[in-house]
Amino acid sequence: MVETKSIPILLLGCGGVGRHLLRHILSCRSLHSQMGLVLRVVGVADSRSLLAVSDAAAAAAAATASMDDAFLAELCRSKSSGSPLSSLVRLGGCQLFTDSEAKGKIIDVARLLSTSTGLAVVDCSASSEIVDTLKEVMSLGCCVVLANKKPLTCAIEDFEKLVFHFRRIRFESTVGAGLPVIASVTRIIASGDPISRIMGSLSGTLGYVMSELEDGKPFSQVVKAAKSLGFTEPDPRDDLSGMDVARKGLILARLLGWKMSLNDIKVESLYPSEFGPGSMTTEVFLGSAISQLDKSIEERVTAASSKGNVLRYVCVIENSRCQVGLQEIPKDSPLGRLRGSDNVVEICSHCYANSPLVIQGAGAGNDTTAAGVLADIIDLQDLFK
Ligand SMILES: NC(=O)C1=CN([C@@H]2O[C@H](COP(=O)(O)OP(=O)(O)OC[C@H]3O[C@@H](n4cnc5c(N)ncnc54)[C@H](OP(=O)(O)O)[C@@H]3O)[C@@H](O)[C@H]2O)C=CC1
Ligand SMILES: N[C@@H](CC=O)C(=O)O
Repeated sequence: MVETKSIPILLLGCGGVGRHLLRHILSCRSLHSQMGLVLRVVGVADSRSLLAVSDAAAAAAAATASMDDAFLAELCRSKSSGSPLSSLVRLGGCQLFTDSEAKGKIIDVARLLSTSTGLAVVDCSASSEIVDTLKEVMSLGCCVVLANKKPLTCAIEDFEKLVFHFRRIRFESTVGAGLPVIASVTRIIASGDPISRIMGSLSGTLGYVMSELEDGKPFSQVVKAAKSLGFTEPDPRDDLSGMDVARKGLILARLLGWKMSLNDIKVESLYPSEFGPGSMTTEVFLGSAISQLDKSIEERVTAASSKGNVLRYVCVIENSRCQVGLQEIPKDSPLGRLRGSDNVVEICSHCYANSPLVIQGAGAGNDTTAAGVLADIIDLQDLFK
């Protein structure tokens, strides 16, 4: 008989990715059971509150308490309709904590479960404020899984503190969504093979936008489509400013051991600063401002096309420098042929000098990203009792 191991999960962020993760957990019950695993969700947080199993002490002792599957499905439906967790009528035997109580409660649960069953804290938010909580739960011995890039791209000291616990942290989905980019880079590094260059198209949103523009569609229309397909960040300006790609570049550069910050990266934005978050809301940007960019972007696409080229938003990490921006690329090249939300990453090292390692595939989307997060959680199974 296969011994069953339980992985308690506390999920921070219940948006597109977080909800898909919960749905994947539910739909994989029988697969995980065959693997001798049961994933127990003991808490879910959104931006306003935390819902956690009522008695974490009992949960720790009994190693059974969790939100039941019917309740998790109901929670996903409610969040999909735009309601906050705090508006749930049925709490499924859980307790609701306000934003101000949430951090303390997360630490309480982490303290209790880390010494008994273990706990995986999964960050599917897009918040930069969570990093202190993550450092604290890691210092208590918990595991951390990230889809959120921000904890790894703020202060270098925070990155080092988190990644220092490399056996207990996974963040594959932060670069390339479900693609094995981080795993490939860390394996090459661990083998002592020096990486000389990483180059590629690391944004599902910008990949999709640039390839759709080739079909003559307006920029504003394809950006809105990318948002509705779940490719963009909560505020698509995070993608259009290049900052989301810069964060991915920074994570890779820091893995190479470079002590860089976001300010060291040369970033090209696709909108002017007067359209930035300090000047207008996302709704105003998408509602009226963005269409003012259609003509200038169309001119750039046409100019590239007249030379047999296409525009691609490219990240280059080489010679201790990282830069991200639009490049004119021959239409008939691996980058030029990229369509939709696909990412492509080319890694050159001593072993991969003449024939670089190339990773390509869907690089954004809630489903793919959540699948990457789930695979990261399963990858940590040996650390649970
Ligand atoms: N979509 C994709 O293709 C990919 C996404 N990612 C990353 O996944 C993360 C989530 O993306 P996505 O699901 O699309 O974003 P959403 O905006 O759909 O969801 C974000 C969730 O985080 C919650 N949240 C915000 N602040 C906090 C906080 N302080 N504590 C707890 N929860 C918080 C939000 O709460 P509320 O519901 O109240 O607003 C929301 O539920 C992002 O960091 C993104 O970069 C990574 C790879 C690919
Ligand atoms: N907004 C991002 C999502 C994944 O990180 C992208 O478009 O690539």
